Amino acid sequence: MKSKEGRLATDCPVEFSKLVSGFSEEAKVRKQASQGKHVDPYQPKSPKSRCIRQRSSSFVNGKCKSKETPLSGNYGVEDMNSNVNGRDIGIRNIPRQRELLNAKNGIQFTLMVAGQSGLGKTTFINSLFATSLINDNIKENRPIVRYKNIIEGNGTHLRFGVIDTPNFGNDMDNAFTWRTMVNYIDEEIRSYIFQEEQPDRTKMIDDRVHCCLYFLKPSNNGIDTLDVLTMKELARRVNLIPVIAKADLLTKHELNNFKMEIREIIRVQNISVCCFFDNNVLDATQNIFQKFPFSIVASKEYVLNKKGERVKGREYKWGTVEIENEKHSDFKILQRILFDWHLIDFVESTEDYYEKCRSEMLRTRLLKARDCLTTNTVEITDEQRKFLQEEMNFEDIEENKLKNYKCYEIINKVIMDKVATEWDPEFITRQLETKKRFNEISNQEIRKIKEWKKNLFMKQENFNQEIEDLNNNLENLQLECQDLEYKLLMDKSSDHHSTDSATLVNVHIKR
Ligand SMILES: Nc1nc2c(ncn2[C@@H]2O[C@H](COP(=O)(O)OP(=O)(O)OP(=O)(O)O)[C@@H](O)[C@H]2O)c(=O)[nH]1
Repeated sequence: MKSKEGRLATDCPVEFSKLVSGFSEEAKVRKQASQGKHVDPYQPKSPKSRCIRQRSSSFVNGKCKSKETPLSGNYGVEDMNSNVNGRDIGIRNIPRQRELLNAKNGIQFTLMVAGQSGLGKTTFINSLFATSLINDNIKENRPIVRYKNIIEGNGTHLRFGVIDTPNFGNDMDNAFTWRTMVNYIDEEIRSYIFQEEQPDRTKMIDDRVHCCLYFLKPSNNGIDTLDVLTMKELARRVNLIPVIAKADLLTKHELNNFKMEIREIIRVQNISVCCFFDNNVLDATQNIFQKFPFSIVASKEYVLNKKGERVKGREYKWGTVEIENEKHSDFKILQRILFDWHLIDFVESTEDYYEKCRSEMLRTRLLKARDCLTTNTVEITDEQRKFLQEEMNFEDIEENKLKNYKCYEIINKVIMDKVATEWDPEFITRQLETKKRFNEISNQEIRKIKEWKKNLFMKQENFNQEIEDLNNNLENLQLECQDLEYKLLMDKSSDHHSTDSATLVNVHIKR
């Protein structure tokens, strides 16, 4: 086994050849063939070894499924198969060629371990093989940490990527913590799509996540909303397998109840386990998945079991828990699901999902290019505008054939990354929240202004009223004055009988 730090020959796990059984069987055949021995790979000595080379899903719980395709049978084109120098050639040989090719190229498998902090994700990964894939002495502060390892065994190799999510759920506000993982999964798919468009595809980096183990806290009180929410989002994007972490902390009875509870929650919340597996695989693996959610115990330490054997486990006052003992934990089953029975299914089903994402993405890019004609969200040159207007048929995009590539060029990764940010649920929620807050504040201000205006109108009315009253008073006073003048005039005229009106007015003014 080789980790990213270098080869650790002494650590090479004996289990690996068993784990990647299909590959190792093939490697044996190749080795014998290179030594000049003729081996018919489809006439194996034991029925078990024959099944081993078939699709991983056919090997269920260590038993060979008889309904598998008869690899050594008559394919209806017998005369196209022949034997040259002791080696099979022809159509019958194609599956073997394919397997040889797979064995030669190895396989890329990326596993994400998610779940709240301290549930033993790192310990689990380090228990999988006989070496530490993750350095657990250094605690990372980043939300996503990627580890890459090459695991070699029997002439083939596994490029094993691990995505660790340390400190998950430790924030004060965990409403959108799940977004980091979801964004990572989406971004890896998006990035692979764009890498495929590069002229040199030899240096492509494939970090697409094939499986996600979601660690659940062992508890008697159900599961946290954060876990339900996160599993819901993850299950749409990746083959999700929920596992009960630290199962040794629950009694058998508690564990069974907790398993039933989780199954019910998952059913009600419509969370699919391994959502990309097709029905054939799920039918063939029913008996394994009946055990789900798998309860696991992980440990890096070796302890002595009852038989005095040195095994990985945990020692307690009440006894010893062996992590690979199926009576104590589902660790071994999970390990076989991941690296033996379903390794190929994880990779192939993710490939199918990737294809769907890819075609969806290309469609979106074409529609975005069409939108450039009506909106100004993307800047385009006059030449590009002319091309989109005159050359492209957006009603029937298939009709455009290779011309579509011009649109893909316009709507490049930078623009699609921006679109992804705009579709980000946190961004959308924060945007809605900001809009709501803005509306609240502006409504409050409008209410204040209206109140103020109303008060001003009332004040104005009061002033008007006061002015009117003053005017009335003035008028009344004027009338009174006129009356008084008149009276005075009348009095004077009656007193003196002969008074000049001008003199009288003069007298009145003087008084
Ligand atoms: N009882 C019990 N303890 C475990 C088990 N697996 C891990 N632990 C212990 O739990 C502690 C935390 O383990 P880690 O592997 O660091 O947990 P983690 O999920 O990687 O934690 P973060 O990196 O913070 O997310 C360590 O002390 C482990 O020894 C288990 O199956 N049972």
